[in-house]
Amino acid sequence: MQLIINNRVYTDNSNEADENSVFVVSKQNEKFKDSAIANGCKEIIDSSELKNHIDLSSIKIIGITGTNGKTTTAAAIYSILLDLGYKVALQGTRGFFINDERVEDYSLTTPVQLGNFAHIQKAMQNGCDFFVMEVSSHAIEQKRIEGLEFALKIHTNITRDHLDYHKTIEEYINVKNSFLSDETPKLINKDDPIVKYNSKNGFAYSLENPSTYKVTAYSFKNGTHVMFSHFGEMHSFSSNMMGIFNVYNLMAAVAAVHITTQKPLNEICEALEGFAGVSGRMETVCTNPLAIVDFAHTPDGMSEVLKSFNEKEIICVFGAGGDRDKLKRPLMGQVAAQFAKHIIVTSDNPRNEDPDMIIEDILKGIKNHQSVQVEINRKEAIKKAMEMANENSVVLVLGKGDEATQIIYDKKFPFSDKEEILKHIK
Ligand SMILES: CC(=O)N[C@H]1[C@@H](OP(=O)(O)OP(=O)(O)OC[C@H]2O[C@@H](n3ccc(=O)[nH]c3=O)[C@H](O)[C@@H]2O)O[C@H](CO)[C@@H](O)[C@@H]1O[C@H](C)C(=O)N[C@@H](C)C(=O)N[C@H](CCC(=O)O)C(=O)O
Ligand SMILES: Nc1ncnc2c1ncn2[C@@H]1O[C@H](COP(=O)(O)OP(=O)(O)OP(=O)(O)O)[C@@H](O)[C@H]1O
Ligand SMILES: N[C@H](CCC[C@H](N)C(=O)O)C(=O)O
Ligand SMILES: [Mg+2]
Repeated sequence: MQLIINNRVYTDNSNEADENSVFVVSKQNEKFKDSAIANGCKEIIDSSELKNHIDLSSIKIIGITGTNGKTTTAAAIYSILLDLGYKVALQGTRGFFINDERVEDYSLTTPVQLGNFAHIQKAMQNGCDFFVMEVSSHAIEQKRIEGLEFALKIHTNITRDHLDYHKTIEEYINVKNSFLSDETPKLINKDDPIVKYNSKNGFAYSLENPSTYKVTAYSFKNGTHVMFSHFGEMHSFSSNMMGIFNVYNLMAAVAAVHITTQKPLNEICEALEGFAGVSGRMETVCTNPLAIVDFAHTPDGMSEVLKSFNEKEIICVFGAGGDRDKLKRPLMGQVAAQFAKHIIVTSDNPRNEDPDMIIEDILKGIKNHQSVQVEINRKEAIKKAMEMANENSVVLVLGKGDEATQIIYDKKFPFSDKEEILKHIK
């Protein structure tokens, strides 16, 4: 990765380092320092020093962490800020965007340190007032966000994911909490029993516990309608986004924009109404039969989505990613069994694992269920679900959202849940 500052190349790759460039050393690449020197590199700086080489103070950086809801909350903030007339950049799982235009496609949720600096630099060159970014647990642990000063840090929730990487749930929780331990202004979900944070400069939102942005009532009749109080004043907003979890995401977005812009809440709520949601998150693909795709790929994410359809007969199609947290698989099976009438277990990016074995892991969490089918081919699994559907049912295809490929070994094959569903409209 390269970053250009005042015509000078900064790199984190020893193979790109030479007599004219600066090698930025971090925990990730310190083992290659000697090779950078051997390539003639004369200036080596620590990653913590990078912030002294470029001034990022003219842009407000908003960072969002949490197990679920980062992409949705980030997109809502981006949309409100754009609607209010600001220039904004957005960086996350779905790519890098500046002022409503996609500049880069899907890559890491949070790029490496030089990547973050390069994107922020580009946003500044485009006159952006705000840089909204998702902050993954990998990024916190690998110090990819080293040197960034946040105008606001937002927490959505901490449940479980990525234990393939963090090994224990305690370590995962500690990594997430470490993002919130300094005195940077921060916005916390007060209903999360796990989060620990430095309360200095803390703001909070919630549905259950007391907080600065407290949802007092909501209804899902003809859309989602939310009322909340802020220091005794009542405000409201509406949205077409379904599910209680989206009430959290939208409340967080409204509060974040309020804290960082100080605009009146009624203006912010009005701007939110233009936000139509994120592609592949709770997206209704067709209504006959009712079929929805969602990116839920953790036990908690699945439970939130499935709970939102308790008045329907749920036909749930899902799998679990290969080379990722193995222990979440039976828990995902258990959640599906708790809420769904029919379950079709299938493949979701098996990567370097045997898809049959991944499915075995999921099935371990499903005991004595009346209706569980295994269909390793995701196309066929979606077809079966759509054929089974009737007017009382909802087909929920989970885990891939708007991903455009199925990853088998290191090859990516074109695949879209939405397109597969659309082949079987009645
Ligand atoms: C597990 C993981 O996070 N791995 C990341 C890690 O890989 P690594 O340490 O093995 O990388 P490496 O290839 O040894 O390179 C390390 C450093 O040495 C340098 N290098 C390398 C070779 C050399 O000869 N000389 C040299 O200087 C490289 O330029 C790099 O700076 O560091 C690399 C860059 O420094 C990342 O690209 C890589 O992400 C991989 C691709 C990945 O898939 N990560 C996923 C799991 C991830 O981070 N996901 C999160 C969360 C997803 C979500 O929930 O949304 C994300 O933020 O996307
Ligand atoms: N606040 C929330 N609480 C629980 N589940 C949620 C929440 N928001 C979204 N979800 C569920 O999690 C899925 C992923 O949402 P989103 O993409 O916003 O999260 P993310 O944190 O960016 O995930 P990732 O780390 O994989 O990029 C959604 O499709 C939905 O099923
Ligand atoms: N950002 C997450 C997305 C997982 C989505 C699911 N489709 C999978 O491949 O496991 C990850 O890379 O772990
Ligand atoms: Mg994301």
